[in-house]
Amino acid sequence: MSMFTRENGALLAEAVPVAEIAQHYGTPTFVYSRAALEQALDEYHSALEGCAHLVCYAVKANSNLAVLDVLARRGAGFDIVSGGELERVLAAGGDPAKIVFSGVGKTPDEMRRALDLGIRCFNVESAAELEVLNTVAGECGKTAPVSIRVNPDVDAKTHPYISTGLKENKFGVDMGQAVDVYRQAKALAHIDIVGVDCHIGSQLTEISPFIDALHRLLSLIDSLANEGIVIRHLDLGGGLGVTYRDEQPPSVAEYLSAIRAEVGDRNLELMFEPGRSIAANAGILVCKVQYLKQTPGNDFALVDAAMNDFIRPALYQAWVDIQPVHQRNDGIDATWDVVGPVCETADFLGKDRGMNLAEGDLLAVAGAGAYGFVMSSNYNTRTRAAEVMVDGDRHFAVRERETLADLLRGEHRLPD
Ligand SMILES: Cc1ncc(COP(=O)(O)O)c(C=O)c1O
Ligand SMILES: N[C@@H](CCCC[NH3+])C(=O)O
Repeated sequence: MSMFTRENGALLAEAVPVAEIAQHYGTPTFVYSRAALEQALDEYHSALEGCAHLVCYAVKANSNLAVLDVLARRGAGFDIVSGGELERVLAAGGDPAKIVFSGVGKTPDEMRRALDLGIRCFNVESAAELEVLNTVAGECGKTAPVSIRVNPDVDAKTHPYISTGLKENKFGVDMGQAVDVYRQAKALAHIDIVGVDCHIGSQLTEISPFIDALHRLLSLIDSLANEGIVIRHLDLGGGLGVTYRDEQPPSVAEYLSAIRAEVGDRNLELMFEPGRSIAANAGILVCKVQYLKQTPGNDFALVDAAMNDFIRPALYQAWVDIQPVHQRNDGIDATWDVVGPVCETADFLGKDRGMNLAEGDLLAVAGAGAYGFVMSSNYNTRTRAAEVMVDGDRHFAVRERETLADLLRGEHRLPD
C-alpha cells in the first residue's frame, strides 16, 4: 500500500500534506515515508519466516542516516560497497555483525576497518582481491569470513547498464573459475569460507533469471561439498524490480517463496541484498514549476529539480510518474516535457506528461526513494536537495539543503 495518497485532491506523505513540507523546507526536496520503508522490509522478513535468513539492505540505494536508522531498528543487515557506506551504517546504529561487504575494488584500508569491526562477510569478487584480503587479515591477526561472489552468466533481462551477472560484466568470479578460487581460499591461512554470493542485476521483473542463477549456485555448492568445502550461507543479492509505470514484478512473497522452494531443505542460511524494492517507492522528489514555456509543437514545464538531483531519467531513460501536488483545472492543460535548469538536453524528469499546470505549482516525482539523492551531483554548481522523513503526522529534516558555502569548501584559488 502506498504511503503517498490523496485527500481532497492534495497529495499526502503518510498524514502530512506534501505542500506543507515544501513550504517548510523549500524545493527541491526528497520526502521519504518511514512506514513505507518498514513495510517493505517487513515483507522480506515475513516471507522468510521459518528459515535462517539475513536481509542486508543495499545501502547504495539510499544511504541517508535516517533511512539506515529506520531499517536497522527493524532488524535489517546492510550490504555495503565502500568504507564510506560502512561508516554510515555505524553512524546510523547498524550492527557490524550484520554487514556484508560487496564491490570489485575494496582497498586494504577498507578491509582493515571492516575486519576490526567484525563484519559478517566479505563478498570477494576476484582471486586477486582474495590474496590481498588474506594478507590484510594476517596483518590484523584476524580471519576474514568470505563468500565468493560468482558471476553466473545469466541474462537479467533488464537495462544493460544495470545488468551485472553476464560474463562480460566486471562483477564477480567467472563461474568456470569459481571452484578454483574456493580451493585457493581454502588454502589461505587467514580466510574462512562461509558462503557463496551473486547479484545479477537490478530492476528485474521476472523470477526466472533469479532461479537460473540459483540453480548454478546450488550446483556450485554441491561441487564444493565434494571437495570438503562447506558453504553455510547463500546470498542471492538484490535486484527485485518495482512498479514505476506498468511493470509487473513478482511480489516479494512470490519471489521469496520461489527461491525457498528451490532451496528446499538444504542447510543454508538465505541472504538477500535488496535496495530498490525497499526504498524506491518509499520516496518522492518534490519540485516547483518555475516557468511554463510553450513553443510551436513543444510544451515545457521548467521545474527547480534537474538531472543533478535525479539522474535516472537522463541516464537510463527511466520513466517515473510525475503528478501535481494539488490538482487544478484552471491552469494550462497540455502535454508537458518536465525539464530542469541544467544545460544538457538530457536534463528531463519526464516527457509528454498530460497535466493542468500553472507557474508556481508543486510537482511530485514518484519512485525517487532509491537511486535518487545518492546519485545526485553538483553539476552546474547546483546545491543538492534537502531530504525529509515523514513518520505519521510528523516530519523531520534528515538532510539539510546544501549551501553554496558547502560547495566551495575545500576549493582554492591559486596563490598570487
Ligand atoms: C552487490 C549488489 N547488491 C545489491 C544491490 C541492490 O540491488 P537492487 O537495488 O536492485 O535491489 C546491488 C545493486 O544493483 C549490488 O550491486
Ligand atoms: N543506479 C541504478 C541501479 C544500480 C544498481 C547498482 N548495482 C538505477 O538507478 O537503476
